[in-house]
Amino acid sequence: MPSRVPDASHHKHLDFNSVKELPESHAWTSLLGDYPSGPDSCGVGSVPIIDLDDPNAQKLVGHACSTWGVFQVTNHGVKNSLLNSIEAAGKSLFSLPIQQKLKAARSPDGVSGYGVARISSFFPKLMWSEGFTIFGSPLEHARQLWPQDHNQFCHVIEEYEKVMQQLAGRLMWLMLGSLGITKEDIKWAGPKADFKGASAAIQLNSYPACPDPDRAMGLAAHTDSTLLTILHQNNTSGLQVLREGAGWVTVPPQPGTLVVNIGDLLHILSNGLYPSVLHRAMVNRTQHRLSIAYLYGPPTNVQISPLSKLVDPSHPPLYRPVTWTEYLGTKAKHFNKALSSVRLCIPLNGLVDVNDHNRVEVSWRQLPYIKMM
Ligand SMILES: C=C1C[C@]23C[C@@]1(O)CC[C@H]2[C@@]12CCC[C@@](C)(C(=O)O1)[C@H]2[C@@H]3C(=O)O
Ligand SMILES: O=C(O)CCC(=O)C(=O)O
Ligand SMILES: [Fe+2]
Repeated sequence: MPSRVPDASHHKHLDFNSVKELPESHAWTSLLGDYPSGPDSCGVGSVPIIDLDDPNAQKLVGHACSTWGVFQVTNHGVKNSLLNSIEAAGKSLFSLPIQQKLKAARSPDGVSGYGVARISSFFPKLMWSEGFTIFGSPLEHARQLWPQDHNQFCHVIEEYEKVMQQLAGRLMWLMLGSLGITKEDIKWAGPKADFKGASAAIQLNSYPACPDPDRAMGLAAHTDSTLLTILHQNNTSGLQVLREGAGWVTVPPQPGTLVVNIGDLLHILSNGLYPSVLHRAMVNRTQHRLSIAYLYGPPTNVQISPLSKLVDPSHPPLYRPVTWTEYLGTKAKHFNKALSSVRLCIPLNGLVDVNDHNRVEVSWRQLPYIKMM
């Protein structure tokens, strides 16, 4: 029997270190049935890698956003030493005894803290991972985790947030600039257009080595609710993105390279020109995988809607205005149908959001746009 944590209210929490066999609760039967597995190197290409010092970076970013919804960046200005430090902070957290980690457990209606993937409730099986979310100050939880010495952890998180905020702002302008959007078009970017009022969460993800990786799921397929997400993964692969017509494509870790993916709010802001990408994390038989996601969004109460420059009579707004706070609530309720739930009309080609399994089929094609009820 796998060793579950004795506290009944935390029945979902597994002590991964003591498990020798995949428990039924974590055995996913139809892992490969959802979409075909991508032929990683057979014609579909791989996720673009963009050098941010390249004079063509804006164009390359725009192309990657409209075709893949994800890309990797080099020369991003984040020091390797900081990436190593945040990785070490994550390792130190997840290697604490489970009872200690549970002292910083995420409360049922809370955002921050330790716990299983919050999307678990949408699936019949549990995921082979544990996570720690930081939204706001990590101080209280860090004190519970390391009563003697929480400063080191808090210091690294603070530094990481500062550096990532800058990089996220820079990426936003590369992405938006490529659509012809200028600083005057986004008032909430602030007087210096540096997105200082933006909000963000840090998600530390741990995927322990798994005795039966072909039947386990690290983090099930989802899109992020963000404008964009910047991901650092350790040297173990596991991240896959869904590419139309190609299936799941692995994003191999490259030292010092960060993965950037489009989230649902940028999908909305760009009126569907930059699609949020469906992605998931697989697990490994022998190696522990760690990833750190910087989930970047607008100020929580700003209404996000398709930018007026991207709207005209033949390109009506595809989504209604929504704040990040409201959208996170919608996501928590409707998960992968959240984007469709704020949709106003369906485009000519009949294709709606890629992550919506209830998508409307091509018989609706005759009309240029169909208003949703
Ligand atoms: C700001 C947030 C985005 C997120 C929910 C959260 O409140 C904090 C964690 C984020 C995360 C990370 C893993 C995947 C995801 C879908 C999840 O369940 O928690 C995202 C959420 C999101 O982007 O919707
Ligand atoms: O671990 C990964 O590679 C993906 C993590 C992720 O998708 C997330 O935290 O939103
Ligand atoms: Fe994600």
